[in-house]
Amino acid sequence: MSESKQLHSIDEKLDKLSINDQKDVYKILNGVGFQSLALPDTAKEYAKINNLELAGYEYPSKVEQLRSPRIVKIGAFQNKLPLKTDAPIAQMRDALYKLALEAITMASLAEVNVFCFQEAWTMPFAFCTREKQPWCEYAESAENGPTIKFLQNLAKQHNMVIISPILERDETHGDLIWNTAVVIDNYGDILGKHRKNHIPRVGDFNESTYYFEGNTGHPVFQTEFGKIAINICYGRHHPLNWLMFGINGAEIVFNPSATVGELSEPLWGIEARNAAIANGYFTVAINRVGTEIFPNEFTSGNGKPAHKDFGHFYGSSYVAAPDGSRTVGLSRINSGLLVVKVDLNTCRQIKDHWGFQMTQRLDMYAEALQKATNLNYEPQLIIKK
Ligand SMILES: NC(=O)NCCC(=O)O
Repeated sequence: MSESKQLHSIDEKLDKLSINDQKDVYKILNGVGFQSLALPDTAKEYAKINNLELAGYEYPSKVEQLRSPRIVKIGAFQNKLPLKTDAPIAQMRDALYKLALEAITMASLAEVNVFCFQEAWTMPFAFCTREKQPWCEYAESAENGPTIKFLQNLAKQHNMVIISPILERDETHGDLIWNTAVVIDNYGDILGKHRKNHIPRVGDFNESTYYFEGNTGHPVFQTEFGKIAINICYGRHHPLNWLMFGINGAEIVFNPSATVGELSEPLWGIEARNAAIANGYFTVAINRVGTEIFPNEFTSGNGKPAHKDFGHFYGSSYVAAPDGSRTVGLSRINSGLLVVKVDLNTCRQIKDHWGFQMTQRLDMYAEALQKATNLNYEPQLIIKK
């Protein structure tokens, strides 16, 4: 389907309902937690001038007697490629940096504290092609590559934690490539990095041609704006991946992604939301936007003709709260910023309410899983005699 014929968003369709019906439908679909957040006029004007979408929501906090509120504004940025996929690498980077500068300036005007880009935001999502050149040239050092240097200045300037998912080149260890999210703190220092744990082998997501499963475990980064973690794209299909970030104390888990409609759209609204419920933290699902067309044809191993496009990356970025409420998503077609104000005290309040952590029986599952990974494991299957 051509870009111009793509559905803008489900919410645009729901807007056609009467106000009363809309209220009832949204309550059932999205839960009652989030309300819309008034954003500064300067941010709204900046968005308009730069042709970017901007939406704001807040999860109203409950005041506690002993702890002060810990209010944090989350910024999630989704975007289309500004140039064609085969633009020279330096030009593509410059165009993406210009867009990133606009996004971060807008986020700063909206008083965002923690900002995250989509997966591999510095490049076309070229892994469908299985071609090594020129795409591997986009890989760069997580410690001193051009993107990190560029963002360190911005993080410091805007007092903002920035999460930058890039294609990492580990120049110290064999020039290996990884799919990595770098966390830069609000002083411009690199707090650390996380490498994608689960690599897709589905559809045109031929990422295993380029990099291995990550080796950084499930780090949670303590920042001035809460304990944050990153579960990169395909990791969202793995409940144990989400679980470990929760066990390590995350209060916000970002899910920078690149995924297309035909493959995953019905799953999109469920997985990050379910993770927020099960693990008692906020989740931030961010997806790429647009259709990326590559110079050479590739096949999808499904008997269908070779083609040059990956399908439609459907955006629809959203935030979910530990009570299962979620924000309305950004559109399926535009680049834009979602700003969400939360009180991190909510995590403990909802854990106390539901008791999922208290009842989760980790020891029982640890023992069962240990047995299940044994080659001679016999499934606990009961058969009528
Ligand atoms: N980038 C990536 O891991 N995509 C896989 C497809 C999906 O998980 O929906």
